[in-house]
Amino acid sequence: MIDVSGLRKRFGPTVALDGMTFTVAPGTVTGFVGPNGAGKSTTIRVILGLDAPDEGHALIGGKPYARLPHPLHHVGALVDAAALQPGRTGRNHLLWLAHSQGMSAGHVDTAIELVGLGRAARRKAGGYSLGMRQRLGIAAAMLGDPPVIIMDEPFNGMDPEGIIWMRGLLRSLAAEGRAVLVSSHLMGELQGIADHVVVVGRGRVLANARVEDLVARASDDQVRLRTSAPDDAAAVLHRAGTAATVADAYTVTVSGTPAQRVVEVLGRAGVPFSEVTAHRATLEEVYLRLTGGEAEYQAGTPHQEARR
Ligand SMILES: Nc1ncnc2c1ncn2[C@@H]1O[C@H](COP(=O)(O)OP(=O)(O)OP(=O)(O)O)[C@@H](O)[C@H]1O
Repeated sequence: MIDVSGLRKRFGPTVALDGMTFTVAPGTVTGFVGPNGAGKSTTIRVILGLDAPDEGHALIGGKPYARLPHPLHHVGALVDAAALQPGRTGRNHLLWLAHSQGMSAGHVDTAIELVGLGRAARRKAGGYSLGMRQRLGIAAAMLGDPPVIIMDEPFNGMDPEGIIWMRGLLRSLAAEGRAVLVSSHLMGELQGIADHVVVVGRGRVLANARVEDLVARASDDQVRLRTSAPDDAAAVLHRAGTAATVADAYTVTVSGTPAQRVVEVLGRAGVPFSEVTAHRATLEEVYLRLTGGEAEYQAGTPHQEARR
């Protein structure tokens, strides 16, 4: 549905895209994640025909954006929620867009209802909060009921209630069979909603995989053990050929060994323990492992700490 292949793009001396290649399948939410400056917005702008690549192509349903007749029926995008005519009401903003593509006021009212803008739609958009602007932008994206949805940082400026709503909306759009591409520089935002992630750094793809697979790979058979005898537990596990580290007075971390084996070794040696938990990596951990060193701007210590 979205096919990005070999995109290269420079802005003067800056390489923004360096062979960006991935696809977004129908019926999935694909997270498009990477640190600041990784090339997410440039890729999205190229897909939407707002920037031309130096090399490569980006297709929607097999065609470049410029060749889509009535593009709002093929792709809906939220790119810059602030791009509004402030003196126009939200509804008039949508009406103008709808009329430009041969759609009726009925489409506009359906989209307003979908995003929960309600009576605010009759107020001037200049007075909208960022969260309301985001909703108006999403209404615009949904006007033509398109099979492909692209959202650049849709969670920006949303309050917690808005974020929950947005997560539900993205899931339901994918459940309806649409191809949904969502960019974010915060991987945690995508936990629980993305089926697939494309992780990018310095203009290229670092990882492109199902979320389940990435999390399983990063979880590394890590096990956390609660025990009143951490030194004994670590010693017994070492003797059994297992890497174990005393983390604090009650906790031992074990790596490379499944939880079941840890239980067996401790049980046989008679070491007391109250809890054995198999660690499941968060998306944030996966992301930090993949992007370490790839950020254009990177904080020192907190980043390093988070990677351990
Ligand atoms: N119009 C432009 N002129 C010059 N450089 C640009 C332009 N647009 C993007 N760049 C540069 O291209 C690189 C990629 O930027 P891009 O905005 O695509 O990254 P991003 O992943 O979307 O980052 P962010 O999360 O900060 O939005 C950066 O180095 C950026 O400074």
